[in-house]
Amino acid sequence: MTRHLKKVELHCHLEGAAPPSLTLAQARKYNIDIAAYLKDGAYVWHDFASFLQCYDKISEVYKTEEDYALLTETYLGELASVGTIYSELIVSPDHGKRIGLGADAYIAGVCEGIRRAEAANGIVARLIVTGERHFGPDSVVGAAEYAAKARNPLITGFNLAGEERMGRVADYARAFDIARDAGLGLTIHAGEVCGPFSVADALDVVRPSRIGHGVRAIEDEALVRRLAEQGTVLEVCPGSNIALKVFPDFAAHPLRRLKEAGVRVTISSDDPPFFHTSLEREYELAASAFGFTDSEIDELTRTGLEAAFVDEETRKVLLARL
Ligand SMILES: Nc1ncnc2[nH]cnc12
Ligand SMILES: [Zn+2]
Repeated sequence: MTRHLKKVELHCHLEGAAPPSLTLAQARKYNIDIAAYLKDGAYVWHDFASFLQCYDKISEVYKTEEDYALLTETYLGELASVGTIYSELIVSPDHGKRIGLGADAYIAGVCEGIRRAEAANGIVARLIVTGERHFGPDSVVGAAEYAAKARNPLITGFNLAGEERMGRVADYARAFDIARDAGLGLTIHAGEVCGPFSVADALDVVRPSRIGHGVRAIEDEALVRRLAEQGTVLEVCPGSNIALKVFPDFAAHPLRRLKEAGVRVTISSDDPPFFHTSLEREYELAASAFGFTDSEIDELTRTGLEAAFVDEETRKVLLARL
């Protein structure tokens, strides 16, 4: 049982955390037909490409500032109820633009949700603005420029998500230069769908302190040594990896091997209801599927706080709550 353990999550996509029941209520409210994407209380997809399509489709039922406040407050409330003290949410102001709400109103809604959740439950949260590879390099530069100019104290990081097989990391280098110059923390999805070359590309081009997933680095011993030596933190999402068939089962998943090789690892849920998981389940899996003791799990959580995109004063306060 890991219920008593304090928890931290560094890698969760906000719209990917939308409970199916809330999405259904939203779809009814706006009279949007999502029957092909949400059936019998579960999101419908069959591979990585159709997962991304389903994700983009269901995101369309969240339309207003208040919708985003409610979605954020709901997810953070769920996290707090299982002992989570800190959460980083991956958000797409670009999505706000695409649905006609606008990036500022989208972010304002999310920030309102964070405020409500912190007031109700004490959970601390920060935002990582993401670009989506499948919308192309220009849109990713736009997302970086937005994050850099926002001067919003809750926006503390920049990420690149979406279709990993589209283009190479170098195509998105400019976006990361903009985010780095603005002092944002950098993380990037790599080594999830694509092999070790994508992790090496990310390290060479972006020089991030963290990598989203990164688990396929296990296929290259020298790369695993490089991750360990550089102290790059991996945001590992085991339930997501199994649902997306990156590995056939938990026995084949490299979380433990990476940790034993000296790589700094953390655990997160990625897009929990899409992958029939939750942060609570990921912590349970750390114990039941990977055999970590409570103190080893606390180490993962501590690594999460050490790698969090927060100011040093906030980090100190959070570490003291562990
Ligand atoms: N697991 C994932 N990989 C890449 N992009 C994503 N967007 C939402 N979830 C994602
Ligand atoms: Zn992700």
